Amino acid sequence: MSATGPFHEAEKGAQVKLPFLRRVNRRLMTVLGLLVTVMLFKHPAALSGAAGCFLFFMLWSDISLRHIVKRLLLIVPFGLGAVVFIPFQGDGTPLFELWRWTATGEGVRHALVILLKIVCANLLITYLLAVTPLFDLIKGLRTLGIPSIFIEMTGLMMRYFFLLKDEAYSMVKAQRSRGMKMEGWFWSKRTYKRFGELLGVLFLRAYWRSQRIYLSISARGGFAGGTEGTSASPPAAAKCKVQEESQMVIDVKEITYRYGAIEALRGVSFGIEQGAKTVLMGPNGAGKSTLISLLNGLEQPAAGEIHVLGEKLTQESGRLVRQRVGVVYQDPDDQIFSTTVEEDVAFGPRNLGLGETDVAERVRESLDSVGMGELRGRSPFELSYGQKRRVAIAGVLAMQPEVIILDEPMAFLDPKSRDDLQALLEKMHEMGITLMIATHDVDFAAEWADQVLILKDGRMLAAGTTDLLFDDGLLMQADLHLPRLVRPFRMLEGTKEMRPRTVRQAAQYIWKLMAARGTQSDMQETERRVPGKREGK
Ligand SMILES: Nc1ncnc2c1ncn2[C@@H]1O[C@H](COP(=O)(O)OP(=O)(O)OP(=O)(O)O)[C@@H](O)[C@H]1O
Repeated sequence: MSATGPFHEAEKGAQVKLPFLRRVNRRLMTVLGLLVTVMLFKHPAALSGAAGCFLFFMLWSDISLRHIVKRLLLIVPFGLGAVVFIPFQGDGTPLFELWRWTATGEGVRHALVILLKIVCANLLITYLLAVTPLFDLIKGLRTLGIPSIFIEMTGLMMRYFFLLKDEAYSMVKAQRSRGMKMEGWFWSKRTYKRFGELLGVLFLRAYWRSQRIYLSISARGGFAGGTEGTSASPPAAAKCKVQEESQMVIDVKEITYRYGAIEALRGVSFGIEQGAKTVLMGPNGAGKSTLISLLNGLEQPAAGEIHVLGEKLTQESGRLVRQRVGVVYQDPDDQIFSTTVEEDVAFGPRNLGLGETDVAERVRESLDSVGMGELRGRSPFELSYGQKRRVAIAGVLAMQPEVIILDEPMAFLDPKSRDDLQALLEKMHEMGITLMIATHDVDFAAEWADQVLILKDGRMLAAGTTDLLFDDGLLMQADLHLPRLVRPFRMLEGTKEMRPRTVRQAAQYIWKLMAARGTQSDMQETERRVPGKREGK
């Protein structure tokens, strides 16, 4: 289960016939109109009738009943929670008693009306999302003059509900596998207590995840982050700055960052040149992810400065810089939010204001370069983890950024996918993209990188070439280990200076050693067989 996107309505079960109204704006207006009308109804029978009509229409549109019920279950429990006390408030005809409280007929009717309105609104929104791709929806709402703050809030609320569902599902699964019993209606006191704790954690987790998705949508120009009508490519002036002033695409000076009392980064400085392949290493908690957030302009340093592509990173410049510096997060579910692979990759280029032909071209190129061209029509939430990661990379590639930062891209990938990803990184490098990768994988770092940054406890422990990865003392300090390919050479005599970075280099060293030993043993053999040779006999 991995459907984590905010608007993943076109998952299984939501594949529909052509929508009743082809034009998105008309469809939006109709749904909004119906929503307002329904809110004006005051009679339970009228609202039940409206709900029945919406349900019938949705089933007729081929939206599966299972999908509709799933969406209703997402919101109706909250609605029930909100109306449960209404029957016991105010005066009216007594209907029944619960303990010492009296429910009135008017109160029950009032609660029912609110609940039915929630159901109707939920049905209408479920329909709208099932037939309208995310980009069209946001664009439609914008052209209708809906303020972007409202769009953002609605998007966030919906995303939050879907995330709650997904997070709850995976947490309950994990707890059950650890022996928590939740069968039947009556649980043990301990289960209730644990359940309460889980609810708290659930809201926090969903909050953090929805925040990451929100940032990822705005980094690709979504919500108010679009550059529509401003420029379809990075500002030429800014581009020149990098070329004229220096070749540093990232220039970090003495930055400090704190999470409350925790100092996650302390006086970190480094520079990354254009076209470099840099790895950012360090033990857990060293500050790698924090540094990436800062480089992406998602957080501001408490002290120090960051220049990216010649632009000083501030809250204001962050938005534009994010479109030129793509970040691929560790978890692809933080990044994917559209209903199909194609739609997801097209999201960024469309927000750049490109025409549909150019968008299609970028989508095709990006998907082909990550080997996902054939799965373009699939829902990204039905893909494997490795495939999702490729979609996330394609989404970033389609923005044609000058720099791409990847957080632990190799994590959870099978060996074949790792090889494929490494080949893709090479391809991206050949395309002229500056790459920076946060990783714990020393073998990959030694083979792939040309620059290494090592963080520990928020400080820059060392920065330099991959030679750093062969320094035993430094590696011990950084809780890293020697690349595997080098280890056998450290065990043999006279080979300590051999530092193979690739399997090919290791094979060449071994070949040289064999050849040298061969020459030596040939000489010894000759001496043994021809004993008088040395004496010149
Ligand atoms: N949201 C947060 N609130 C408080 N402290 C945080 C938060 N996120 C990170 N930290 C702290 O900041 C420090 C750096 O964390 P960060 O996630 O940047 O490390 P990392 O190098 O990416 O670790 P890992 O390799 O485990 O992903 C750690 O001490 C961590 O506990």
